Amino acid sequence: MATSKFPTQKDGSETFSQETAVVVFVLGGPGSGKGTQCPKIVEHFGFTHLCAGDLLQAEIESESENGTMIQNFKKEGKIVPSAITVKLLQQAMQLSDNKRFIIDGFPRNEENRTAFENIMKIEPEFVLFFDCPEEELTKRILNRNQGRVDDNIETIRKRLKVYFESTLPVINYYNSKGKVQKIDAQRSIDEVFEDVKSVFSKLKPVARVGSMN
Ligand SMILES: Nc1ncnc2c1ncn2[C@@H]1O[C@H](COP(=O)(O)OP(=O)(O)O)[C@@H](O)[C@H]1O
Ligand SMILES: Nc1ccn([C@H]2C[C@H](O)[C@@H](COP(=O)(O)OP(=O)(O)O)O2)c(=O)n1
Ligand SMILES: [Mg+2]
Repeated sequence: MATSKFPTQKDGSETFSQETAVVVFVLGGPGSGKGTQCPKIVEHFGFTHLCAGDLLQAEIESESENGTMIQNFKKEGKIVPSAITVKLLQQAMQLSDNKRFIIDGFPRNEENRTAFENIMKIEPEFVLFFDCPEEELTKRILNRNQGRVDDNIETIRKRLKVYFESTLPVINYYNSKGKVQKIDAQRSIDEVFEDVKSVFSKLKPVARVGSMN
């Protein structure tokens, strides 16, 4: 196992700080292309991709004590309590040798945002925001074909409502701090990635951060 370069808490878990990790949040409506673009960012820029929705799905599949509750939130298009999601993110971050993270689909509401800040003590380097009209989001999700319990018209309506009411305020919050990089996500996958590339190419090489394996 790799030796840790990071400070250790009394309970043995690693701590993170602004000096030891780089975090980029990837936000946008359901279907805006977060999960499509993130693997490309990993490939080109050596980040580790953490998708909050996938971590929650893994909890459902592992039949953990919270699995049924998470599944019900998902079916209803609701946002799972932050204590659960932040803990899953924290565990994944601690297990990763690479300390440069793109965190996809998080923070989805103000509670997610403040819980992460309070627990992890990390501010994102920036927020990548995939801006896409509602009509296109609905069309893409209905065509996604991944057998998801939440990709049906009824749940999509609820998820879009949650996105506009709860996630957009988080994006506006980061925008007011000058941290949002907005991408027009309505174009083709390759065109979107051209813009994504130019955003990440401007990132300063971060010498303070641990090696990327
Ligand atoms: N730029 C794009 N143009 C057309 N379809 C796209 C584009 N980006 C993603 N898709 C498709 O839309 C669906 C939703 O994309 P996904 O990456 O899963 O979005 P998100 O993770 O933001 O919900 C997928 O079927 C994907 O293949
Ligand atoms: N921060 C998060 C992220 C996802 N969830 C739940 C609620 C979301 O509707 C589902 C699916 O999230 P996911 O990011 O996979 O969905 P999209 O890729 O945006 O379509 O998971 C959550 O409760 N909290
Ligand atoms: Mg996704």
